[in-house]
Amino acid sequence: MSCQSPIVVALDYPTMTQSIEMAKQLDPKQCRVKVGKELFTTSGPVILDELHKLGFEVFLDLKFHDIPNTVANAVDVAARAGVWMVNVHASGGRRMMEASANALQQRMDNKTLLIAVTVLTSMDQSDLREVGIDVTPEQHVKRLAALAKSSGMDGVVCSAQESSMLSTELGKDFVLVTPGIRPKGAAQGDQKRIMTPAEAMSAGSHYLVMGRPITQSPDPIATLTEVNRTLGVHV
Ligand SMILES: O=c1ccn([C@@H]2O[C@H](COP(=O)(O)O)[C@@H](O)[C@H]2O)c(=O)[nH]1
Repeated sequence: MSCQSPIVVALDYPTMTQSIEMAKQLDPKQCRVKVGKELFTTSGPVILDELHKLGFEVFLDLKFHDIPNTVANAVDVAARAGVWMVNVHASGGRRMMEASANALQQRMDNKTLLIAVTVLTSMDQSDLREVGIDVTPEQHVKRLAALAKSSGMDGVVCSAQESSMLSTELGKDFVLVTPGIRPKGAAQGDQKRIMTPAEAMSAGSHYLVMGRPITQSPDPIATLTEVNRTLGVHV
């Protein structure tokens, strides 16, 4: 049976052992999992095989950003590894995104979703200003998401604070993957543009990425089960 929850648990661990220990406690019907830069750097691609063996759909969150040829080839390799979703940075531009989308289109029966990161959820307006972007995060997300859609992306990574706007602008089928999810009372950490799980779903997010609120909880499974319960997911 496939996953019934929109939750994607970020397995941000410094060792493969720790991430597999956590994954073994999770149920692939209760969540998908995300492999990011920390875990992939410590474990390499074998982590993808191990998580697939446990039955998980895996989001490979390496946020590729390079010249079109390099990114397209990296995306192709990720799809060959069987990941459910992979991402690039929208700020890499149209040619980079189109080359990546073409690489996946050329694969027989491609099933890997390709999405683009807009503005990191850890950034606010002052962070954008420092890197030379003089519009609000919402305006910049809107611009990058429209570019991503017209460049062949299946969706974007954004904050749930932008989900409602993007859903209206780009349609309900354009996939919105939203990190920066914090249940009420959870530590914000380095995230700036946050929302609760229920707010994010009401705003139109398709998938909610959650790391520390689950992985650093004294009882990760109870926390995940409670979040799913608040979303009406009973597994
Ligand atoms: O804009 C972005 C893009 C990716 N992330 C990743 O999501 C998780 C969030 O973890 P928390 O512990 O829930 O903050 C993490 O792996 C980030 O690399 C993001 O936060 N924002």
